[in-house]
Amino acid sequence: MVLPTFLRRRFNRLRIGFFLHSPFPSSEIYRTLPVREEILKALLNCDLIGFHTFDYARHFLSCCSRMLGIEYQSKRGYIGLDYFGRTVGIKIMPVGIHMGQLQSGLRLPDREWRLSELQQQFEGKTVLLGVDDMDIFKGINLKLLAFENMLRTHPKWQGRAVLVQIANPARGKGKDLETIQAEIEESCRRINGDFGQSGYSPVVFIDRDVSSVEKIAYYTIAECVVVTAVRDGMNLTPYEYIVCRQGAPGSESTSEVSGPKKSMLVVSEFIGCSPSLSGAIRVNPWNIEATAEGMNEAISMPEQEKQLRHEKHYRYVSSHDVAYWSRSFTQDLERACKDHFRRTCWGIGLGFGFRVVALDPHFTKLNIDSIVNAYEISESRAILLDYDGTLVPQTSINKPPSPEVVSTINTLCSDRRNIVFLVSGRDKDTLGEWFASCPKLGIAAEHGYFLRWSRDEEWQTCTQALDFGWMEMAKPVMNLYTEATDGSSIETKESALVWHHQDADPGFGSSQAKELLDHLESVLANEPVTVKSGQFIVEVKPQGVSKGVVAERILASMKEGGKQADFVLCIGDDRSDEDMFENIADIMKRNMVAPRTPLFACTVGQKPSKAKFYLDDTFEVVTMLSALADATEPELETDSADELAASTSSLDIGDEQSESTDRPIGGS
Ligand SMILES: O=P(O)(O)OC[C@H]1O[C@H](O[C@H]2O[C@H](CO)[C@@H](O)[C@H](O)[C@H]2O)[C@H](O)[C@@H](O)[C@@H]1O
Repeated sequence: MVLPTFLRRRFNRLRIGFFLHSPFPSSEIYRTLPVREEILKALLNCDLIGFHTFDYARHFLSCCSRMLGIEYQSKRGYIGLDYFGRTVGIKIMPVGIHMGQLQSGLRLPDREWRLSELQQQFEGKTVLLGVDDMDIFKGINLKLLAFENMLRTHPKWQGRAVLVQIANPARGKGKDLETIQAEIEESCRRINGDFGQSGYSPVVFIDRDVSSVEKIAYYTIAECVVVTAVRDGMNLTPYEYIVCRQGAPGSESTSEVSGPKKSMLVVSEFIGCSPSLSGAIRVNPWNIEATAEGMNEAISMPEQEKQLRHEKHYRYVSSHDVAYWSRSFTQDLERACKDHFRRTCWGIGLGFGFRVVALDPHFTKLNIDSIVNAYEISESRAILLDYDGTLVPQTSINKPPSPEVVSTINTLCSDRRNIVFLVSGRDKDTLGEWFASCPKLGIAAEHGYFLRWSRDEEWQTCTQALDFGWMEMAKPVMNLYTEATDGSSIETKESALVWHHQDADPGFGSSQAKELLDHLESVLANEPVTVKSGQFIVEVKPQGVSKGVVAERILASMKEGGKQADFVLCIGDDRSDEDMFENIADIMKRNMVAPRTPLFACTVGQKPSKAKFYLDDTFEVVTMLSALADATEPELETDSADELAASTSSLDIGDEQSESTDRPIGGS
């Protein structure tokens, strides 16, 4: 399950589909794993993840929500997880059997011979059949106990019903297995002792290797197949049984089930094939009485009803064979990749309505020596730093920057060749206060709605957003969700409203966030805003305000001010930073920076991203920045940001600048 991480790291544009053939446990069990996040994140490097049943997919989605805070969307029948700019598809499709293989077995003459022997052996008896591997999950002893119960509560079956249990030899060993084998032996002995008569053994236990041809013969004579596994990814025994009871097409004369075809199934509700077998009698195998009743109901059912159920199952099993499953998965994988590829090439994602740009073919760890080398030989550097999750851990309660961060930033700012900007979603007063001791640091607050080039400069506002009437509409909606969701709160910024649910119950908070997002989108449909979800937040902010826009503006200002960047470092961890990576990649193509400028777009944490590089955590980010600080030449100290702010004073960066009394970004 972690393989996709290694593949994606080496080959970013590889098509990766993953199908889980075993059950995905509920989040209550899954969350006990020490490496739970790593496995989930590794799977999210795939383009498509498949599960046999909706339950398994639901468990996976709920783990992603509870452990990674990622919510799924369902659009036009397709489920997708929006994970750092990519939509990872979720496919629910149970695997099928190989029809051709089984049908050629059904045509073998060898089988006819064994069949007549079995027909003779069980003449006048009603055969219930179990075919399982000998392991602790197959519930073989539960089946024996239920059969015993049926013989006792429905004595009409004594002397008539036989349970043939084929147990494929155990592949594992250990104490648990030995215990279960001893229990099985004891149950067989007791049932045959209590109910057996001369010429009648109610349980026929076969624990040797049974060839597939012989199994086909057993399937053919069985009135009912019983599967009581307590956990099983899919279990194809019922499918094989149905096909064998139908016989090989076109071989009516040799078909051993004379008259109308019929089959009956008693299946555990804990196995993957259960949801697709609507005509089966579904049981909780732990409930011995109910399973016994299920067996009795199955073999007592009117013949016509058995026939109708069989026909329904056969139609499904024969049309949903392994070839169908494989085609369907491959098609969906193609579609998911085409969507990613389309975004990769042209930067427009059609699938779930968001824009993404070039994914570099090689997603690699940012090498400190390489970035230091590039830094040392450059003359005009743009360093754009996100705050939460980049300079301080997302999980940190104490949010102000550490003295190490402040001092590193000050060293970087001291070189006149550097323009260093904090680009954050946080409000300007908090950031201004936290970085009060960094006089030359530029700050873009509230995703760039506010910007100042240095501490002693005035804050400039993005002139595009002037109408904030929408806040009166959004606030009451957010209030409703805050009242109903213990632990949630509203943050009112000057340009945006944020609903936080980090301190709410994770599951409830996420589902409320989803509801709120939809609610706000419909209430604010005609307003000049965007509604986005982020790390435990739902945020409403003005349209046209994004970290991508602000990054573009900073680089444009540098060019206009005669300091065209020849080194760009841009680092961040979340969705809002992906906008920055996207726009910067675009800027490079538009010659807004010097030719052959190295772009170090770097995300924090290994995950699909529009950034080419990653660092694992905030510690590595600070270490890398310290290495750049060490390579900084103090003799070149001067007020570069102030100079630039002055030199770009006439730069027009806001679309509606002329109508605004605000100073445009880049002006001084
Ligand atoms: O752009 P960033 O620097 O990454 O800032 C994004 C958001 O930061 C703040 O929210 C984050 O911290 C909160 C308090 O610890 C936490 O509850 C939330 O889950 C984090 O996303 C800020 O409050 C938001 O307005 C910013 O958008």
